Amino acid sequence: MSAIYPVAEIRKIEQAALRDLPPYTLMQRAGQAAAQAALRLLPCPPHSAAILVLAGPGNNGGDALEAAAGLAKAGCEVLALLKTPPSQLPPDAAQALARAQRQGVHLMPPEQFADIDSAQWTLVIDGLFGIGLSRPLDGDWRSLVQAVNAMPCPVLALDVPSGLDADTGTVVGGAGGIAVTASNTITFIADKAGLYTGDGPDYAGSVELATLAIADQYLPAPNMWLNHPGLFSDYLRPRKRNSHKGSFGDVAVIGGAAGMAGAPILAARAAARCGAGRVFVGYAENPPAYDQAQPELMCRHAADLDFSSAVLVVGTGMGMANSALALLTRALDALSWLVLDADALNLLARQPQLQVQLAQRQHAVLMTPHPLEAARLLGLSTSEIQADRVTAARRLASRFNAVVVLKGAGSIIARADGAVVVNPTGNPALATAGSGDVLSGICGALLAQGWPQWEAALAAVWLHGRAADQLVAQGIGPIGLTAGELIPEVRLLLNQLVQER
Ligand SMILES: NC(=O)C1=CN([C@@H]2O[C@H](COP(=O)(O)OP(=O)(O)OC[C@H]3O[C@@H](n4cnc5c(N)ncnc54)[C@H](O)[C@@H]3O)[C@@H](O)[C@H]2O)[C@@H](O)CC1
Ligand SMILES: Nc1ncnc2c1ncn2[C@@H]1O[C@H](COP(=O)(O)OP(=O)(O)O)[C@@H](O)[C@H]1O
Ligand SMILES: [K+]
Repeated sequence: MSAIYPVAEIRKIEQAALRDLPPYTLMQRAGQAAAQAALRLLPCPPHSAAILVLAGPGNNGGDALEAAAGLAKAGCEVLALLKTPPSQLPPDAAQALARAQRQGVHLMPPEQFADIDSAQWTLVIDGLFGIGLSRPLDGDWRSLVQAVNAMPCPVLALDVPSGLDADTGTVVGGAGGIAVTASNTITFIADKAGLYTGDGPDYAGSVELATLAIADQYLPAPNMWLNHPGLFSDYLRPRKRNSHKGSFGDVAVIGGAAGMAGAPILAARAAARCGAGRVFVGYAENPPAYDQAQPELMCRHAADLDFSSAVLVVGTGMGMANSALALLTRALDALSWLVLDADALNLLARQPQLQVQLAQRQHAVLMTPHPLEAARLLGLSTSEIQADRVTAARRLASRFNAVVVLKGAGSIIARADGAVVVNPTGNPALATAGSGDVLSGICGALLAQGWPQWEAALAAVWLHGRAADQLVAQGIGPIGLTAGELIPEVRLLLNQLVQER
């Protein structure tokens, strides 16, 4: 399952399911799934493991105590830190505490709370706060999280790393807040966007989903998903034998002002190697005779290109001069599918009348802003964009009636009707000049081959990230991966996906 629900929806699902289930059922399922996940993380047999379980004041703490019971039953030595008086726990959590104690889980005496880092733990379980966190962690909670974050052992967060906003992937309280840095997170019922975007992945580590066997009838139709090839596999079609270069469309990359001539070349090479039939590069000024490394590309002055017969990838290294504005205006007027990137977006941000023209355009538009470009388009700061990436991407998509890829860690792909996909592939190797140009070229190639804009965006973002993940796994990055090196890996992956389908 790839549905993602906002926390408010998860609450409704939980409440609806709980109405039809005996009390305590879901917490038992969550705790048991957590205990199983913990056992898989142990580097030693259970009877040699010393596990610290941090249990907070709410049901997240109850999940932790239920997991503690399961781990003690499996033979682990389990010590639970519970700051809340048992009488103040919610009923399910109180029941979990009783069960944990029956299984031999010890409760840490309060005078030891400040010294939890004096012992060597095999594993720490973070059940301090889940989706009920309502304010930044401070005081003793903050000290506790600081101590956990300094520990060398694996940390398994339950539902959400404590301190992280599960919807946005920001730390509650911003720069002044704190959150548990987990190596692993087991999240319950459904995935949450904040585990995959922004700062979320740095806190959540590797994420596992436990659906708690909630029946489909309790799950509303989602409008958010985690990206995976199943979302675009309909378009991973083998080529007909009876095809020719015209069958796979033309891409024209428009950009390349003085000093930025390489940017459109990267996009164009990506477009060629992801299957576009013919690729043109339209320079704002001074086109090179040809690209030595990829002589298949046709480099021309943009003024000499027919804008209506190709998918246009506009903006890479295009600059902000009047000549660039004229090219963007021409592209918006053309009856072609568009990918708008980089300076096309920066120019748009300054030109309200072009924004209106864009929003009214009949032909598909795919926009690929990074957070600063998104901020310019929405008249916000970059930190305001990053504070809620899903909302920012949705606002752009609806304002411009376009498919929008808000780039960065955990790219968000949004559609004008509010549908959102969060991308889990990719890593900091991509934080290098030109990798966005490569992404726009992949988008252009898929559009030219007839993919609809939504699926083209999903596939391009997934492939781009996955290519970087595979290269890093081979030792090519994260340090020093260059954008051009992504292109052959993306080609390989795309062909593999088509063959496997
Ligand atoms: N109710 C159930 O049966 C289920 C609950 N589940 C678990 O329950 C969690 C949600 O439980 P809750 O709604 O009790 O919420 P939490 O356990 O996340 O936390 C709520 C408690 O924390 C306090 N609190 C919030 N922010 C605080 C802060 N900064 N400093 C100090 N105290 C703070 C609140 O006053 C409240 O007492 C989920 O994340 C999940 O782990 C899952 O097991 C699914 C089933
Ligand atoms: N830390 C990261 N994790 C995942 N993807 C990243 C990360 N940093 C950058 N990226 C991706 O790399 C690309 C960078 O694009 P962009 O910022 O436009 O760079 P450029 O303009 O230099 O080409 C985007 O696709 C973005 O999502
Ligand atoms: K937690």
